Amino acid sequence: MTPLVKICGLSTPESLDAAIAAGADMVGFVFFARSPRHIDFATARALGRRARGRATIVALTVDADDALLSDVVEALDPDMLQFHGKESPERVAAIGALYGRRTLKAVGVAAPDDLAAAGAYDGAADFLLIDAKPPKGAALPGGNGLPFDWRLARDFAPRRPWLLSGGLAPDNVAAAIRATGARGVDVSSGVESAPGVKDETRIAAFVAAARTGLARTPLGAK
Ligand SMILES: O=C(O)c1ccccc1NCC(=O)[C@H](O)[C@H](O)COP(=O)(O)O
Repeated sequence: MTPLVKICGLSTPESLDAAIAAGADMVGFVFFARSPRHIDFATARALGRRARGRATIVALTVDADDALLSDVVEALDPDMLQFHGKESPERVAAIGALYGRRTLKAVGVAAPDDLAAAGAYDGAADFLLIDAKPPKGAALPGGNGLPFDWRLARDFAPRRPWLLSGGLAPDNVAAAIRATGARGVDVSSGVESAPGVKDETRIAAFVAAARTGLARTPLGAK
């Protein structure tokens, strides 16, 4: 089964086009003011229109309140909402139902217990994203370019499909998929030349390399 590929933190038409041309299945946009990848609503509107029908459009927020979520949905019109904060399973399910969008819940992992906690979202979210837990004091809750020990995820087998992220790059993504059996992968820093600046050559290399990894788990139905 071909692994799904999500390129996250896109902020320009050029990088968006590069991700889609490379064959990315999902394109992610960050709404988090502290992030170098944060986009405003005018940019979101333009990029959402450009991506429509060419890839799954994903809006990433962090513990967003209802007002922000409404603005994000109105501007970007995403296919999927990604939650990268401490949103509860109930809130993830409620927001997905309210807006009629698929959901992707990120869970930070540094120890076996963290994966057990991720199980609480299996069913509440349509997809899970298993990411590296940010280091203490990190400015960002994700997008730090740091991997976790993939052996922790080797036997992770939720009912919902899950994506792997955290420190992935063109030179390690195929091994990561083989080691974990993730249904897909998500990357941001590993396809950048500087924080927030996507590198088109690295995007193409990442997607090509990910396609050589073989996902072991089937894509669950909603
Ligand atoms: O990218 C950000 O700036 C960001 C800010 C706040 C929450 C999450 C953020 N990014 C998450 C991602 O881009 C991915 O889902 C994933 O964590 C990959 O990150 P990386 O290790 O940089 O490839």
